[in-house]
Amino acid sequence: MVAVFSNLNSNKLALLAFADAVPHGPKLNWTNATNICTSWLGIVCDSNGTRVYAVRLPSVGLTGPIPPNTLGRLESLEILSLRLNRLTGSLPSDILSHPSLNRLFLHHNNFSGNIPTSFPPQITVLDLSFNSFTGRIPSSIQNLTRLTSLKLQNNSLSGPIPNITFSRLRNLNISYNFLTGSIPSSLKTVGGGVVITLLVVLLLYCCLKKKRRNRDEARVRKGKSSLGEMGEKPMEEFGSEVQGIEDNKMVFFGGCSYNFDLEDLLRSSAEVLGKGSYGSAYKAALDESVIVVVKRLKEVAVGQKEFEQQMEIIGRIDPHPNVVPLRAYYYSKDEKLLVYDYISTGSLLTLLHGNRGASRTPVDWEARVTIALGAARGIAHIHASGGPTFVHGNIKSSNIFINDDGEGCISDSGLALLVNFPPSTSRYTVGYRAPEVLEIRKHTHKSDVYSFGVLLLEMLTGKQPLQSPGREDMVDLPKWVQSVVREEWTAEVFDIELMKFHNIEEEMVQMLQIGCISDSGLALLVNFPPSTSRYTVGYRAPEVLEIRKHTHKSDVYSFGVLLLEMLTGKQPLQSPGREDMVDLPKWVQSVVREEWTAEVFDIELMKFHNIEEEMVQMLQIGMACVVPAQDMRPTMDEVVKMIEEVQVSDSETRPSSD
Ligand SMILES: Nc1ncnc2c1ncn2[C@@H]1O[C@H](COP(=O)(O)OP(=O)(O)OP(=O)(O)O)[C@@H](O)[C@H]1O
Repeated sequence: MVAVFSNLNSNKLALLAFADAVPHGPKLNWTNATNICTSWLGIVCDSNGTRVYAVRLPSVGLTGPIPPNTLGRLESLEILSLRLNRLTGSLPSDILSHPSLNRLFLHHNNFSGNIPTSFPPQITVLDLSFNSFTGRIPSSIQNLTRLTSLKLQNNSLSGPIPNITFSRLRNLNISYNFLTGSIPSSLKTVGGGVVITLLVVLLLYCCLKKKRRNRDEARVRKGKSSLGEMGEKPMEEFGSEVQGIEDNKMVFFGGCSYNFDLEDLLRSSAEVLGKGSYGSAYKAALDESVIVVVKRLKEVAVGQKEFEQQMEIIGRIDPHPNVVPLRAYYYSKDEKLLVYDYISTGSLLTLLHGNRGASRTPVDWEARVTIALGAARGIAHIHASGGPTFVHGNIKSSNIFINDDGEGCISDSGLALLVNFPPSTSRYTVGYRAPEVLEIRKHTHKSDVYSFGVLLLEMLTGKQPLQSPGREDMVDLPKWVQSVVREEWTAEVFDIELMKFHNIEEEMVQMLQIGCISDSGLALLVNFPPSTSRYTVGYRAPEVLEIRKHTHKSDVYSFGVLLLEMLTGKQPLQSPGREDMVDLPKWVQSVVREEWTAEVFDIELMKFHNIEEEMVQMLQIGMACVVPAQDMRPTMDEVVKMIEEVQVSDSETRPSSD
């Protein structure tokens, strides 16, 4: 604890030293009195709140050089974004040799001098564009073998382009400099979906090549990670607690091979697994081979008849590999018990958030997709099997278990309808609730979809949608994701001229979304021969370029490009010097993604390469589930199909393990 405190404290001192030394605008709200992880602008800590992981200060009026011995002292820093400021001079050596820094965004400043000859060894994204760097591009840049994106455009670099090979590079822009000579062969042949933009004085080239992504390195370990047991809990004489047993009226469901009665259950010694919103759960070992989970429900809101009817519906749900079956129940005036199979592999909650120490095995992408798909199928099955009014009502990570195939399995189906609403005031449940459930207190299939959407966001971000004293910032995951996504990319996408006007961000984002939405649709074609003017091509819908017919929808596309042009200040031209601007919708999308992916996704997922596309798709599914308007949400069946598509694209693009 002392070590943790001293780390965070020394991070705080380093940041305060930076703020003291660098003149800045009023937005920077760092003070000694406030919490660095939760209150300071632009500071992102790791999920334990023990170290600073990212510093993002776009457009805060930073002026002058970055002083040494300030930001460089943040020993766990991975992302540094100081773009769109007025920083000058050269970069301090402690930043350039920082051991963990892997994304450096310094574009749109006024740094000068030569491009440094060394950079942090872990660097994957380096953006020094729109500065005043001079001299040659050092050939030592070749040593940065992890680079996926290198942007040096709009400086005053001169001399030849070094013959560099980057195996992972997907984005290179060195345009708008004074480079001379020819394009090195290594760059002409770089593939892997790389977009290379080169502008040299003597030769004007655009090299836009696409080939199948090189995913060789991306073979992520298929992960049934060691899940780690729940913490050891005291054993209890479970039976001694159970009260008011009337007679042996345990009801078993068909297909269940258990051969025990209530007395056996009460005699068994049990371990408390935890207290949930419906009561306590115990792990009870009847003998060496039969281990069950017994839930003692409290606050049951329905009478015996209704309870039994609901049990009957739950019992009628066909067995499914992604649904944890209810095996038996017991009802008396004082005790209501439910019996489930004990699932030794543990819950998704434990898998995602348990054991964050050094011995943790990261949960890789394939494992997450498999779990999400299994859980989605389980929920879709409950919806189909239970009928339109049967809902799960309490979808969250502690109710998803991992089966032997590594798939998610949903437990606790239908219990929400038995207990008082809301089932106590459990803070562990609120973050998953659809807005209408909190308002009108009624669960529907669509409110299950919402909760599942939050669960997906939890799996993607690694954050818990909890409401607990120290973690208020995580309470509304959909809102959090949305806010980060916007905050991160707006400054980068919009016309720098527009950034001078305040309080129009919301409207700009709305307008941009309209522009992007129009990137769709092929319908009602009419003949209309397109001219070949290079000034027109950038506005053309893809289908117009392909089949040379215009439609109302293609007009909509062109209007969308026009909107993007007005917002970004960039021309969608195809002309020799401006090839990088030819596809405005694609450009906007790429910036949007690049800027926020590192911030939104679970830091653990960032270790696996070439899965960005799938992660973004999955995030979109999650966000589609959590739209406030119920009617706009997909059904669980549709969710299953969407996740299946992500899984298919995953397996198509990734080489097999042998
Ligand atoms: N069948 C099971 N096998 C193994 N562990 C289980 C099983 N059912 C529940 N648990 C674990 O027992 C603990 C308590 O579960 P319980 O369902 O009572 O509460 P919860 O999931 O935290 O909240 P809620 O009551 O809202 O569902 C949880 O950590 C859960 O993962």
